[in-house]
Amino acid sequence: MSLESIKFDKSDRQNLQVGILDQLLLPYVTKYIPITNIDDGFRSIQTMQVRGAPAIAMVGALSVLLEIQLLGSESYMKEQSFYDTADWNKTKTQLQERLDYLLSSRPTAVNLGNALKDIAVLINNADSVTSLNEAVYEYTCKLLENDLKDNVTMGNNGATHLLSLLEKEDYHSDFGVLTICNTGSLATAGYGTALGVIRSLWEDSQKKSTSGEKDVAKMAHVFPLETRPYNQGSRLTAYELIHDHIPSTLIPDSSIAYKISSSDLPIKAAFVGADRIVRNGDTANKIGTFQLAVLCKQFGIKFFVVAPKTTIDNKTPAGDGIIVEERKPEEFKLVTGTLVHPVDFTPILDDDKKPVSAKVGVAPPDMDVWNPSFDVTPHEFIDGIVTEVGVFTKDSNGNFNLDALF
Ligand SMILES: CSC[C@H]1O[C@H](OP(=O)(O)O)[C@H](O)[C@@H]1O
Repeated sequence: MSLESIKFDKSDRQNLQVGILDQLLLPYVTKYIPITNIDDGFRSIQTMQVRGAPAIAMVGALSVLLEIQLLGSESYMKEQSFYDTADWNKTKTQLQERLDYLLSSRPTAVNLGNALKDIAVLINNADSVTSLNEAVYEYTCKLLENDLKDNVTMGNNGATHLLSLLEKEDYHSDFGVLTICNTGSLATAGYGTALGVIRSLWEDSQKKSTSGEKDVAKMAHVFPLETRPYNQGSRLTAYELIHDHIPSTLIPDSSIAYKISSSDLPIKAAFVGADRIVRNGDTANKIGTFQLAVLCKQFGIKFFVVAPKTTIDNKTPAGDGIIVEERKPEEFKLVTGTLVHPVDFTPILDDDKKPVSAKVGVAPPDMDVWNPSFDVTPHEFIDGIVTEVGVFTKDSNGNFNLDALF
C-alpha cells in the first residue's frame, strides 16, 4: 500500500523526475506513471489519474517545471517545433499558452489556477531558461513542503476546535464523524485536509485510550461516504483509513440520514474538503457535499469545510460564480474497477500476472445522465472553515469574514 500520491525525485538536479500514483487503479493496483511535461500533466489531471485540488496543483506545477527542464535540453529543443528557440520573449509567450492549456484540464478546483498564476509571474520576470528553471524549482519545492506542513497544522486546528466545542456542550464520550470523497494523502502532498483532521482526532483518541482517561470526548469511528460515481470514498478514503488502522465503516451516499438517525454511536461532526471557497464562504466540493450539509443541519451535527489557503478564491463573491465541472456520461454509466474473485476479493490476474481492470455497465447505454463532479454548499450550511491559519466561524449575522485568508 502506498499513500504517496506524488513521487518527486530531486536526487539529480539536472534530471528531475516525477511519478504519480495512478489512482484509477486503486485500491487493488499500486502503479506509478511518469510525468515528463505539460501534456502528461494535463492528461493525468483530466483523466483523474491524479485528483484532489491540492494534488492537482502540485502535479500541474511539477509538469511545468519538467517542461522548463526540457527547454534547457539541446536534443529536445532540436526535435520540437512548438517553442521559438531564437526569441526568449516568444518562448515565454508560448509557455504562457501552455499554462492556459494545462489550466483547462479541470476548471473547478482553484488550487491549480492559483499555482499557475504564481508561475506566470515567474515566467514574466525570468531573463533566461536557467533562471526560470531555478525560480519554478524553488516555487514547486515550497508548494509541496508547505502543503504537507499546513495539512498537519490544519488537522490539529480542526481537531482542537471540535473537541473544544464538545467540551463546551459538556459532551464527554465516544463519537463518530462523517466525511465525503477523498481528502487525504492521496489528494495532497500528505496527511490530507478533512482526512487530516480525522487523523489528528484519531491521534488524540489513541492518547486518551493509552492514558486510560475516562469520561472524555474522543473520536471512535469514521463513516466515509462511497462518493459515486468516481468512488473516491470507497476506493481511496477507505484505503487510507485501513492503512492507518482507523476504525471506520464505509456507507452508501444515500444512507446518510438513516445512518445519523439510527447510529448507536453519536455522530458529532462532518469534515469535508473543498475545491474552491469563495469570498462569502460558499464552497465547491465533491457532488453530494451539499446534501450532506443539509442533513447535518437537520440533525444538529457540526459541518466543517477543511482547506488550505491555496483553495481560496478571493475574486469570486459568491457560489453562483463558480464553474462546476461536468464529467463524461460514461464515467457515470460505467463503474471502473479491478476484476476480483467474488469470495476472497483477490484480484484476478492476466497471463502476465497483472490485475485486470474492468468497466461494468450500470445504466442503459442510450440513457441521458447528469454527471456534475461538484456541487456548491451555501455558507449558511457551513459551521466552520478549518485552515492552517485557524478555524473561521460566522458572526452573529451568519457571515464569514475570510479577509485573513485573502
Ligand atoms: C483535498 S482534495 C479537495 C477535493 O478534491 C476532490 O475532488 P476530485 O476527487 O474530483 O479531484 C474532492 O472534491 C475533495 O474534497
